Amino acid sequence: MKIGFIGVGEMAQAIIKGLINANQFDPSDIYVHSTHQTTYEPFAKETGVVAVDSNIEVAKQTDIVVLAVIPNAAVVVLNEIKSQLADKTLISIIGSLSVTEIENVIGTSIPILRALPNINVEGNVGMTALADNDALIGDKKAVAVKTFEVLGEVSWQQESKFAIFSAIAGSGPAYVDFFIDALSRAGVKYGLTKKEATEIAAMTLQGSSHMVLNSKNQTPMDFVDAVCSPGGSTVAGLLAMEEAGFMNSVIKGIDATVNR
Ligand SMILES: NC(=O)C1=CN([C@@H]2O[C@H](COP(=O)(O)OP(=O)(O)OC[C@H]3O[C@@H](n4cnc5c(N)ncnc54)[C@H](O)[C@@H]3O)[C@@H](O)[C@H]2O)C=CC1
Ligand SMILES: O=C(O)[C@@H]1CCC=N1
Repeated sequence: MKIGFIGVGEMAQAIIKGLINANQFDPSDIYVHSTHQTTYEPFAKETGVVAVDSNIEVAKQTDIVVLAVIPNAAVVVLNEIKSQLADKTLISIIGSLSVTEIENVIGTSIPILRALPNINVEGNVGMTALADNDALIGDKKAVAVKTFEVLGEVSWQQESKFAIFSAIAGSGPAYVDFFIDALSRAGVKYGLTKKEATEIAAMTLQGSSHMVLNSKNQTPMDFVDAVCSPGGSTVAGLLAMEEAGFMNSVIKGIDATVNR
């Protein structure tokens, strides 16, 4: 089974690294091409994947074709490769393109999986939304879905929910990492080194995520209450954050992401 990536940018590279980590595909069974040879050739050398000369060659040589280009190039590339897609599975990670839009460009009904992964797939701790068409069945479906299951968690979603999923989970790592950086910068302000402050902040986020995910009936706000000792330092900090508009700034950020 061979898998090919058209577009070898940040997201394709993260997926490929996660697939190799998980031994899901041998690097020699992963084919890549993009417009930027200066990016994909060093990446192919570093990881052992096979760099080929054109998008069409990726589609010809592989069983599963992953469309991972910038959104503006997606329709052009689909038109370019559509004659090579019979008997293949097409996986699209294009944020803004629905399964029906893809089918309309291709013109025939081939198995299609739409995936919205996040960058954390590189460490096999990703969160990926999935949707498919009726032609994706049997072994082809099992293999396509497994491709993302080995990269972390998957969540089947109606396509109408992809925009909000993308804002929280797809863009989310940028927002969470921004928060980690804000916490660690505050640590530096009070004398910690950036390295130790970053580790302390990231570990705290990991611990809180673990507690929320493993709690049977406690909400995040229950944990907030548990930390806020009466008359203590946490409630003072929380109220100062809210005075500066913490919750509102997060919601406004998600609004802007969804509306883009
Ligand atoms: N970066 C992320 O966290 C996520 C990205 N996505 C989606 O993944 C796709 C790629 O995003 P990134 O990797 O962040 O972008 P990127 O800019 O890092 O990579 C885009 C790649 O597409 C290639 N490309 C552009 N036009 C092409 C063409 N005509 N033929 C072949 N290759 C072409 C570029 O050379 C580059 O390798 C986007 O559609 C985005 O919506 C989805 C979820 C998360
Ligand atoms: O910023 C973007 O458009 C893509 C979609 C989700 C994450 N990155």
